[in-house]
Amino acid sequence: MSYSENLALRALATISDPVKSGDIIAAGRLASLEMIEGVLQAVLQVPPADAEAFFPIREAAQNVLETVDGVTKARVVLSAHKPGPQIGGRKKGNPHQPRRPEGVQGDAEVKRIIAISSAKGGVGKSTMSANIAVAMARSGLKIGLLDADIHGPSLPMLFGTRGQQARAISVGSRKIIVPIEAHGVKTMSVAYLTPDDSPIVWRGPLVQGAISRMLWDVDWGELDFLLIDMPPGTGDAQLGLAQDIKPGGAVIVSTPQDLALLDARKGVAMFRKVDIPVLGLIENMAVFTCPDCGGQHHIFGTGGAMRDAEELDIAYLGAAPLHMSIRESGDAGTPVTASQTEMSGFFDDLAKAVIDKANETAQRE
Ligand SMILES: Nc1ncnc2c1ncn2[C@@H]1O[C@H](COP(=O)(O)OP(=O)(O)OP(=O)(O)O)[C@@H](O)[C@H]1O
Repeated sequence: MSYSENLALRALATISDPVKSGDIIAAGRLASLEMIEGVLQAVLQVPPADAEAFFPIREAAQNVLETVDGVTKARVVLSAHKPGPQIGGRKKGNPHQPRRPEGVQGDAEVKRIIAISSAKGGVGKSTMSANIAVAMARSGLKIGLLDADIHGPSLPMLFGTRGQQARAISVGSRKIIVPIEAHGVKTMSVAYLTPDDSPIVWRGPLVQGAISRMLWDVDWGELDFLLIDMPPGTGDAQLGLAQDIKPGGAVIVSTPQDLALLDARKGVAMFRKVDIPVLGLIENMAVFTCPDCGGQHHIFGTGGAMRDAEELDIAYLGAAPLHMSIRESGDAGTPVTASQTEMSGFFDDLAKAVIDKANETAQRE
């Protein structure tokens, strides 16, 4: 018997939402519902901060779906994604912005550039970038971090530099921007160049031009690594940006569920298309340890990232747990790595894995 989507939706609507009033359908949690090879697959979109509350909801949803006529097996996954903003596509055939404007000193003192990317928004790419940057700086390296997410710059919040404006200094006939140093990292964000928190409405070429300027017209000085927190997505705009920046390697951040990993594959394909080596995959929100019972919960699924990294022939760089302190410290402007708590150890390991892989790749190239 074929199944009816209406009946499945009605079944899901019998489950109350643990955060908003009403049921999970009314609360807009259902991101997709699809019958794939005889298994009814549903994706529920949940806020990362409340993910734990949805753990029993996943099970309940799976159970009610399996009572629907025509459904023999159901699979429900939780997703922490939010739709990623598009930074405006380039029209086919448009020339790229020049990689480095004439006369600009460029990256002579920047040893390696690493792009940190994710196919979807909200998977924790900026949180990972900030913590890895601080962990690298703590290990004695000279580190810069450029927030290339022009429509949703989160770096100032993560580093506690909100409201600060970058100074421009004159060098000969041109002006260069002085990055803002925080937690041992030289940081640069478009938010430092715009007064107040006004929304940024630049599109396409303007966006790319602004990012190029932030990259080349900033007085980075001597850096061992410059990390670029890329805008989420794998569209033309991100591809163009990757070509512009031409990093020495790219790191893909993903959450464990299959949906995110499917997208992570698109990220790997994008970088490969423009010959940028993929250094590896970081799995964020991999496991949640219940503070009350100590039990470990794989809220967003388990095992997929490592398997996918293997299949894609890229390194599995490591995992960061889903932990309240990671979000709290990000909101407070002190990356958890800077606070030297038990959590900082995860980022020290991740940073080391990224450094080793980047050095190894650079030697091979
Ligand atoms: N491991 C984690 N544990 C707890 N909270 C996390 C973790 N990683 C990220 N978060 C939280 O998830 C939210 C999204 O993270 P973040 O802004 O880093 O994602 P993003 O992928 O950069 O998003 P976007 O680029 O779409 O803005 C933030 O509130 C952040 O504090």
